Order: sequence, then C-alpha cells, then structure tokens
Amino acid sequence: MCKSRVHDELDMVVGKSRAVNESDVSAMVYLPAVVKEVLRLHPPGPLLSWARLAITDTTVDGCHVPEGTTAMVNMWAISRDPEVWVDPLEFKPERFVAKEGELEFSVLGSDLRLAPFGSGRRTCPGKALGLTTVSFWVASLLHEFEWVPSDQGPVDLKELLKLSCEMANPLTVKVHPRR
Ligand code: HEM
Repeated sequence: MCKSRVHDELDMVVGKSRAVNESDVSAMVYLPAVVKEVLRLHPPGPLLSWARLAITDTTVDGCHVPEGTTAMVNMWAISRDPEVWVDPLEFKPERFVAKEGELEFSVLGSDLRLAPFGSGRRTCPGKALGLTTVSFWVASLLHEFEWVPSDQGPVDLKELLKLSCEMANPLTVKVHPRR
C-alpha cells in the first residue's frame, strides 16, 4: 500500500527520533513520486490558468485558430488520457519512480504529459517553491501521523473546479501520532 511504503521510506531516511528536514526530501524517491501522482490525478490548476491568446491566425494540429481566440490547455484531460498514461485512473506512484538508467520525470514544464505548473513563458514562477513546500509538508504530516478513515466514512475525492480545483467535500480523517 502507498501509505506504508512512504512510511517505510521516511523511517529509513529520517528515522523516528526526529522530525523531517527539507533536505531529507531530496534523499527520498517514493514520496516525490506520490506527490507527482497526486498532481497528475488532481492538478490544482487543471484548466483556467493556462489561458493563451492567439495573436495571429494560426493552425494547431490541423485546426484553424483565428487571431483573437482564447485557447485553454486541459491538463486534467491530458493527465487522464489512456493514450498518454497507462491505467490513467489508477493511483500508481510507481510510474514516477525512475528505473535504472532512466531520467526522472520532471513536472516543471518540460514534459507536456504532465505539467501541473504550466509551461513556457508564463509558467508558474512559484513552481520550485510550491513543489518543495508541498513535498515537505506531505513528508512531515505522514512522518508525524498515521492517517486513517474517519467514522464518517471513506475519503471523498470528488473535485470542484473553482479558481483552482478543490475537494468538493472537506477531508475528514482521524490522525494518530506515530513517533
Ligand atoms: C503546488 C503549488 C502550485 C501550483 C500547482 C501552481 C500552478 C500554476 C499554474 C498551472 C499556473 C499557470 C501557468 C501557465 O499558464 O503556463 C501558475 C501561474 C502562476 N503561479 Fe503558480 N502554482 C503553485 C504555486 C505557486 C506559488 C507558491 C506562487 C508564488 C509564490 C505562484 C505564483 C504564480 C504566478 C504569479 C503565476 C502567474 C504567472 C504568469 O501568468 O506569468 N504559484 N501556477
């Protein structure tokens, strides 16, 4: 199970005697893969923030795009497309664990199969800060606590698209200290 695999990695890299440091995350492989898999299945900016204006008539993939058109990139659809991802609806962080000799998959905009921070000239300027902070907090929260379903039932992953993509219903869980 993914959660216990992250716990095993945290126990190996950090140990139970202290809290996680930011530098610990760079020694981890599986936790960054979990963060990438979450960004794939639930990109916080799936659509809106990618708006681009065609400043001249142009052709994209055989389609005529007149000057003045606002185009949006649907990252949510790309990251769930079975022609792009194997078993796209499955939560499989392993897909981001680089095999020997492979380069690590970058989510910072160089690979358009998954670019949760956008790409190109208007890419997110806070992407390194965002990715580092999210990874550090996920590592800390998982290192400090065991997370189990609440009495109100399983976690509801339904999404709601507002300015960013949010959980439709707030997360309800029980947490127990684990160290
Ligand atoms: C996990 C965290 C974050 C995610 C998923 C995210 C995602 C995005 C996305 C998808 C865009 C649009 C990029 C494009 O159009 O190509 C964007 C733009 C932007 N982001 Fe972020 N972002 C995050 C964190 C941050 C942080 C921490 C900051 C500031 C400290 C920030 C500041 C901005 C700004 C100013 C823009 C507009 C850039 C422009 O239009 O030129 N973001 N972000």
